Amino acid sequence: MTEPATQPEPQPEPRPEQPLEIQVVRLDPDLPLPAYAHPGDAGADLLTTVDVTLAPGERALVPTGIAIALPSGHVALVHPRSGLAARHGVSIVNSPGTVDAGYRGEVKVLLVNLDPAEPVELRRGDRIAQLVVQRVETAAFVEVDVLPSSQRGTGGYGSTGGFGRP
Ligand SMILES: O=c1ccn([C@H]2C[C@H](O)[C@@H](COP(=O)(O)OP(=O)(O)OP(=O)(O)O)O2)c(=O)[nH]1
Ligand SMILES: [Mg+2]
Repeated sequence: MTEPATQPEPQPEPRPEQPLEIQVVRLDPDLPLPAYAHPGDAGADLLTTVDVTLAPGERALVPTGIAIALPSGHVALVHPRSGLAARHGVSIVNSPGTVDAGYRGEVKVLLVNLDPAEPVELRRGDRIAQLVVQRVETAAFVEVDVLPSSQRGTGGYGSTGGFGRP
């Protein structure tokens, strides 16, 4: 497979909107704040404050050294990093993790090593996950007897077929 062609970026893109300010306490002042690797990235990288080695199949709740106060109406989702997943089989057990707006504790990442054979060694300061901040609705759950009909109806779990091969 060839890589899709890209054009060189003329200049750093400004983020289109004013960024949302999120208050952060650094519980580990020697490590930097979460940061976006590129302008426009969705996820800001989270670091581990500790060295951790994960054996094949092992999981660990890894501290990131930050506590945040999200504005109400927002959520921060802890997503895996695709590079760690592709190279080392490292993912997140509860992917994506949910950081509630009212949570004031340390943000942690429940990493798992899905590689069948190789342990993975993570070092303090390594980028282990990425935080995606989103607006979120609060639902009011209203009980009814009958739901409005829809084209999909109750079909799910492969009701439209498998891979779509001829
Ligand atoms: O990847 C994660 C997931 C959660 N949390 C923190 C923030 C979140 O607000 C809190 C609770 O998470 P969640 O609601 O997913 O866990 P729970 O098992 O439902 O715990 P609780 O009963 O505390 O809500 O734990 C993290 O730091 N990282
Ligand atoms: Mg919960």
